[in-house]
Amino acid sequence: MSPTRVLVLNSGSSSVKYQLLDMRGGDRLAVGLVERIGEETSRLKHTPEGGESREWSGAVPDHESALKAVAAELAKDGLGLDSPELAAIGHRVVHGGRRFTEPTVIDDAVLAEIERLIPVAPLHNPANLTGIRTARDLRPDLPQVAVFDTAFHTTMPESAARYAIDVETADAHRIRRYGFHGTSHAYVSRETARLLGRAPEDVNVIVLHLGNGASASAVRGGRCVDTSMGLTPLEGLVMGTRSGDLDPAVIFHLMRVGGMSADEIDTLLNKRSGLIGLCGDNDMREIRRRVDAGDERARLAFDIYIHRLKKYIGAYYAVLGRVDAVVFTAGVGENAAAVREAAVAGLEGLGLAVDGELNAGRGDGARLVSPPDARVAVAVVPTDEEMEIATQTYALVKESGNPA
Ligand SMILES: Nc1ncnc2c1ncn2[C@@H]1O[C@H](COP(=O)(O)OP(=O)(O)O)[C@@H](O)[C@H]1O
Ligand SMILES: CC(=O)OP(=O)(O)O
Ligand SMILES: [Mg+2]
Repeated sequence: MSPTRVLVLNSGSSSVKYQLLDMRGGDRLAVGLVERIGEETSRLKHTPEGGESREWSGAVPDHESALKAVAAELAKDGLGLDSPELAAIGHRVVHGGRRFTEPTVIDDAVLAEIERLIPVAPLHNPANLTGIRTARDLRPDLPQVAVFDTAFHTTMPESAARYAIDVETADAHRIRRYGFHGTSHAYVSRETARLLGRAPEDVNVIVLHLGNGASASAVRGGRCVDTSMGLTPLEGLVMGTRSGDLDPAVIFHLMRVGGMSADEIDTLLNKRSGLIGLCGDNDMREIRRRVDAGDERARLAFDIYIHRLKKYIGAYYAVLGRVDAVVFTAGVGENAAAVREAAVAGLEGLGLAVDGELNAGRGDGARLVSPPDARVAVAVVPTDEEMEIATQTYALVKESGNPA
């Protein structure tokens, strides 16, 4: 029988999230995470299906070591990378530029293109590449598939994708808005249609993916028509450590008057801005604790975060014209009731409201948090980038008759 398992690797700048899935029934055979890679004490957490989690702390100096540690953990459960049941390895790749609009089997040319895109995804693409190269070394015979964050956004019209700068200069440097978190926006918008009991072609949705990185998208009938991230994952919403939107002249000012280099400003805007720059914390749980304790800096950081979010809800309402649902997803969106409540507060005129009890309640799956008679649904839909990547990876290797 053909192999049916897919290992999914989501390599971030300092972490690797992974899942081993059996595509026959959709079982998660193992899930895990290596975090704080490159720091003194990294942490690995591995949970086999139906078993106890195992945790381990120690130095994991780089992504290659991280992946080898993951392979060793999987092997302890008899799920090692040498298993003949493994059909493919699916990789999240953050930047696919304009070339990659679909999941793609990775060969040397694909690797070279992902490498060429490093300058526009400096936090992400290098980690993705190391993940791919290490996985290839461990199983050279297996198809490795890249699933791109940018793919879902390639349907954006030119009016949304282009910046209003000189066209020749923009084209010469491939400057345009690409958008990210697309696998999540695609999955969540589809699941929202299912929650509403309607076909994806019939619904217009605003998706708010609020994790450490955060982005909003406007999805009309299943196709993305606008999104808040741009050339790189820096534009748009206020994030854990990234500024999101700002006047580009801030950068010239910091160079000319502040004496900072381009690299220093890059680090400032990507790693020392957003919530952490505003109040010293990037974890929304800690920020809410501080707000509840009367901390003014945390309050201001929260208010700035919410103000930006509200502006994007309004903007995408206008872009879509008719909105059927506003959907919250990812770590903050799924868990922070206070963020959802504040983001739609005062938007009753747009038909948006949350029901206090439903919003404060917990639940595992997709759920509505708006009042039953609401004109526009407000929903929480847990994202599942790993399952989506596995599904796309498996479909591609089956279609190309390529399972090992
Ligand atoms: N119970 C919670 N309440 C509020 N925020 C939460 C909660 N759980 C997680 N978060 C937030 O989710 C963030 C991580 O989200 P996640 O989607 O996992 O991000 P990423 O994939 O970018 O690492 C954390 O920084 C934290 O702020
Ligand atoms: C593209 C991006 O911002 O990803 P993440 O949220 O994983 O950092
Ligand atoms: Mg994420």
